[in-house]
This record gives sequence, structure tokens and C-alpha cells, in this order.
Amino acid sequence: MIELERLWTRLNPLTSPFALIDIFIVTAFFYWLLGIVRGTRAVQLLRGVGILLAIAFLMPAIASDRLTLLTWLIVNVISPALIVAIPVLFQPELRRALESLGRSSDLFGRPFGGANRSELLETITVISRAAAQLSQQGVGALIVIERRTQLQEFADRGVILDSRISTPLLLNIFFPNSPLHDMAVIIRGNRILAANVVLPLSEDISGPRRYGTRHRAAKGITEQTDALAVVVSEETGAISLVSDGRMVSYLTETRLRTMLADLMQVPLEKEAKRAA
Ligand SMILES: Nc1ncnc2c1ncn2[C@@H]1O[C@H](COP(=O)(O)OP(=O)(O)OP(=O)(O)O)[C@@H](O)[C@H]1O
Repeated sequence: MIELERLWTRLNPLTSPFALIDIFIVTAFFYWLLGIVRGTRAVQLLRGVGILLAIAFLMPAIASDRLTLLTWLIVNVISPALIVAIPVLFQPELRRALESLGRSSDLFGRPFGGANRSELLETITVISRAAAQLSQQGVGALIVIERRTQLQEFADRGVILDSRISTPLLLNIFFPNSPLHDMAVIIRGNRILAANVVLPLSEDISGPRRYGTRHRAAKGITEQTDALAVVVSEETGAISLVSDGRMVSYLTETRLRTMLADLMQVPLEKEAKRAA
């Protein structure tokens, strides 16, 4: 009872206003951390680590005098091994977390190169149409849309185009054997910033099927930056949209358009009203 009273005194916002701020910061931290691992293979790893930690924590309390050897093994071998293993197992997630922290300055930048709504609507329509046509023709493609994080360093590794976006131009770029068909295209606002861009590959190869390098590159750039990536599979014709390293596949042109509009916060109803 005394313990409870002491806890209440420590948490009471009137006696200790910093307790609320403390709880808020810790909650926000775990929310941000869970957002980073959500939908990745780290969730399964976290579950496994959680189970081992629970056993390591409970074992000495429950059965230390009966199962001495097992308790010794857990306390002296498994627990220290976990401390070493966690940074290795969660290396991609830790890296993403630190990178996203380092990118917090992007919060104040203008997304999509400062493009306005009608320019973004044009981009969404053109990319969705091009993806559908490429899918029908069985042509592979990777289109990356810049948001707040500048992709200039990646674009500079490719061929700078800085051309107004259009469906024929995208089809032309990805046309097999054309000089720029390989690798990825980067879009900034309603312009094709660069083609033939090499992107970082994701380490995460889990998923419904084994991903090849095109899909891993799409995951890679969206894990390391806030960009969106549209992939057309040469093998299956499937259209996928990747955001934050999470991939949604088998999209139709309409579905891709709606999802892009949603993620880019461009309302589609306005356009429908104007057309009516
Ligand atoms: N680092 C990279 N960045 C951008 N694009 C890449 C990268 N590596 C490979 N690619 C593209 O991926 C193509 C190879 O795709 P691959 O077949 O390995 O992947 P996939 O995910 O199975 O795609 P698909 O379903 O289209 O076959 C290459 O021709 C190249 O255009």
C-alpha cells in the first residue's frame, strides 16, 4: 500500500509535472519504434527475443533451486548472448531508426520539389497509366517518387533528365534495350529528374515470394528515405507500390492511382468535381 502511495506521488501530475512529460516521451518513442518495425521481419525476431527474455527473467524466480543447470545456462549463456545478438539481428531496423532521426530536418523541407496539386495529380495519373501499360506489355520498371527527403545524391549516380513527366516518355525509357531502360527512374514533382539510377538494395528478402533485385531496390530506397516506389515486375506483370519498406502488390491502375493520391495527400474528388 505504501509502495502504491509512493508510486502515485511520483506519477501525480500535480506533485510531479515531469512524470506526464516523461510518460509521453517514452510512449512516443515506442510508437515511433513500432512504426519502424511494423510489417517487417523484425516483428517475428522481436517476438522470439521477447519470449527468450521472458524465460530468462522468470526462470531464476520460479525454478532456480530445482532446475539449476538450465537456470545457469539461461542466466549465464543465453542472456549475454542476446545482448550481443540484438544489434546484429536488428541492424537494418536500427540503421533505419537512426537514419530517420537524422532526417528529421526533412520535416521542414517542401515535399515533391514544391510541386502544386495539379502537377502532382498529373504525376499520379501518368505513373499509374504508364505502370498499367508496362504491365500489359510485360516490361519491368522501377519508378521512385521523391517526397521530403532529397534524392539528388542517388539521381547524380544516374543520367539527369529533368524532363516534364509523360506516359510516352516513361514507356520510352523502360522500353527493353533502350539506353536508359535499366535500373530506376526518379520523379520530383511533375518532372523525371533522372533515369538509370542505381538504388540501395534492401536486406529484407522475406515476403510471399523471393524478391529479385528490382523489388529489393524498391524496398531499399523506401527503407532509407521517405520516397515511394512503383514497381512493375517483368516476370509476372504485377504492379506494386512500396512505402516505408512495405510492399502492396497486384494493383490495378485505379487502385495504384488511389493509393498514390492517398500517400501523396492529393485529393482525387476535386478533380472529379472539376470534370463534371
Ligand atoms: N540496385 C538497383 N537499383 C535499381 N534497379 C536495379 C538494381 N539492381 C537491379 N535493378 C533492376 O532490376 C532488374 C533485374 O530484376 P530482377 O529480375 O533481378 O528482379 P525482380 O525483383 O525479380 O524483378 P522482375 O519481377 O521484374 O523480374 C535489372 O535489370 C535492373 O533494371
